[in-house]
Amino acid sequence: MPAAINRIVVADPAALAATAAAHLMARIAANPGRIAICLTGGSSPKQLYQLLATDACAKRIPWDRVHWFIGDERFVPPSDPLSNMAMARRIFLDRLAPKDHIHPIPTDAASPDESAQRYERELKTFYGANDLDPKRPLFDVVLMGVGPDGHTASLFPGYPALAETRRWVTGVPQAHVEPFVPRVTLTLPALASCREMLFEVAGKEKRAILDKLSKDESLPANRARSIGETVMLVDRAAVGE
Ligand SMILES: O=C(O)[C@H](O)[C@@H](O)[C@H](O)[C@H](O)COP(=O)(O)O
Repeated sequence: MPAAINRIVVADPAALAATAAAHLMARIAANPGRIAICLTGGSSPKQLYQLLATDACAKRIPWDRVHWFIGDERFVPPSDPLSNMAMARRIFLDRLAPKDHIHPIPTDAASPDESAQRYERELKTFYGANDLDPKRPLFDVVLMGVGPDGHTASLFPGYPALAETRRWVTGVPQAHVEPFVPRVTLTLPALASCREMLFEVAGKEKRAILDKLSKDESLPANRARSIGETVMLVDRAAVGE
């Protein structure tokens, strides 16, 4: 059985972004100390990022206390249009977040695995320990998407990265879905170390994979669960309403 998930159906992608922003803001408001948010790539979070860039949201974010990470990255130069962090930077981070609070996966490494090792060191330094303590989650919020094959972050069905229990970050030499570039991804234990894991799933093209997820517990998106709360926001089109 996959761990419990709180599924919330909302009207459309705009409502999805608004609900995701509300969850993010609530987690930020609940933490008076240093806050860590793990962003995601793909197209699903774009509207949320645009919302965070608006004055109404931006004014409520204590930028000097929030650190921004990314759950997976395409192994491309940082300015490449395919880069996940580049999208978040372009839409809101570069204008609003202190530069040293933006933590991209370093893709200027010789290989995805070297990049993964460097990011793992950065995460451990930030966390202040080499082992994850369930009482002290690494992230306040981890954002996630679901791919057409049930992958999440860059954890693809059947790939060794999915079985990783020790490493926090790992290289993925090839991807079997578009874009077909190597990836670097946080592993299940690192992603799980959060107060809230928040999936965003929108559009009728997600109907088939939501159906498969309800039948196949082994799919990566069913195995990624927070040690705290896991929420899946879906819009009506995705659930076929
Ligand atoms: O680098 C990536 O592509 C992702 O992080 C990936 O896991 C994504 O979240 C899903 O594939 C959903 O992608 P969409 O949001 O584009 O549907």
